[in-house]
Amino acid sequence: MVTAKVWVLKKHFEGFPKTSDFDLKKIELPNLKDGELLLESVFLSVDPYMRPYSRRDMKEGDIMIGTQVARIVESKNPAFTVGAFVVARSGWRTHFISDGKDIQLLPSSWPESLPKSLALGTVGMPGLTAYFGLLEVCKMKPGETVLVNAAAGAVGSVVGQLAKIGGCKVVGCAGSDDKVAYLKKIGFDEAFNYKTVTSLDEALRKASPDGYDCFFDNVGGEFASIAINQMKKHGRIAVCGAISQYNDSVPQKGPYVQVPMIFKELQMEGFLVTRWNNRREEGLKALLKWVVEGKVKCHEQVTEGFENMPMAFIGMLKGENIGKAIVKV
Ligand SMILES: NC(=O)C1=CN([C@@H]2O[C@H](COP(=O)(O)OP(=O)(O)OC[C@H]3O[C@@H](n4cnc5c(N)ncnc54)[C@H](OP(=O)(O)O)[C@@H]3O)[C@@H](O)[C@H]2O)C=CC1
Ligand SMILES: CCCCC/C=C\CC(=O)/C=C/C=C/C=C/[C@@H](O)CCCC(=O)O
Repeated sequence: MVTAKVWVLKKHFEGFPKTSDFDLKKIELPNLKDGELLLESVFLSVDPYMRPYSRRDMKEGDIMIGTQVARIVESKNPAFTVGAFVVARSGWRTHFISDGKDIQLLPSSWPESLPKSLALGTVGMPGLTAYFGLLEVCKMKPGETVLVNAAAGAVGSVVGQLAKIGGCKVVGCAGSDDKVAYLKKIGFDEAFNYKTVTSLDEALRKASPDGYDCFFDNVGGEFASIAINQMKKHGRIAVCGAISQYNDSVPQKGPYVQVPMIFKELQMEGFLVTRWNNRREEGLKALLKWVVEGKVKCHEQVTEGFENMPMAFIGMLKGENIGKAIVKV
């Protein structure tokens, strides 16, 4: 029998999650049945969606939702061999059993030298979010100007680099000077610390006096309300996330955006990356190619130890990560 460690949601979050909202438990896993696999998590992802989704999808006592890169340690399924690595959506667990239907093998072209944890970030869901959000929602064109917030994060850092590959001028903002330095290192044309500028409006105007064709919004809230006024005519806004609101106990009352929407004839579209699940292979193939070619740089914020998952999650929500926040078991 294998003992799995799991993190359960002890208490629904009120405001920012606290370590006391989680409980670490042990589960004895049964022996495998024919067709089943036993897997051990190697890397686990902590993502912003877990905050709003926990309230929507979970009840207290449930195992925290999430994804991982896992290694097959025992197999009674001829389609999967021991030692292979997969991406799974089994939540915050050290070990779990699968019937093979809810896991995806890492691409066969995955270079041995490339960290497999990237399958949770740049060459995974966040990377796909950037890829499809830019191509299918922003519909960026060469020569345009792209704005992205939370730009040093898992999604934002890929948005900026893909926009550069697409021949655009890229402006990014992030919440620390170290993050701003990172943005310039990976090729952003302009970057600033939104926490220290005296005026966000002025900082955005200085970065791009002519305004923005595309706005890839990861943050929402006041930032979005200010940025929308600097969109060019017929600009496009990809509403990817609203992390400025996820931890609010009382919903923010945002200023209205209808006026610029109308007079600038803007397109503003919310999206979920799962919309393109049927094109996942296309996106992963393109992202992996750009990473291998060095055209897309990757950075990971690695927290060591399964016991530190709550801290890694809370740290990511508080902006402590540059690049993709992951936990190494
Ligand atoms: N629609 C979809 O399908 C998907 C949407 N998303 C969304 O994309 C966004 C980015 O996700 P991801 O790249 O994984 O996360 P990140 O790696 O960017 O980490 C979250 C970052 O958000 C920033 N942040 C946190 N709180 C605030 C705040 N109050 N105001 C402004 N910025 C804040 C912090 O960076 P900083 O230092 O810059 O403040 C923090 O590092 C999230 O909103 C997420 O929900 C992600 C994946 C799929
Ligand atoms: C204040 C409300 C905010 C609503 C928008 C919330 C989050 C947007 C976002 O981050 C969406 C992320 C979607 C991620 C999808 C991931 C899947 O690959 C796996 C999700 C886990 C699972 O379904 O088991």
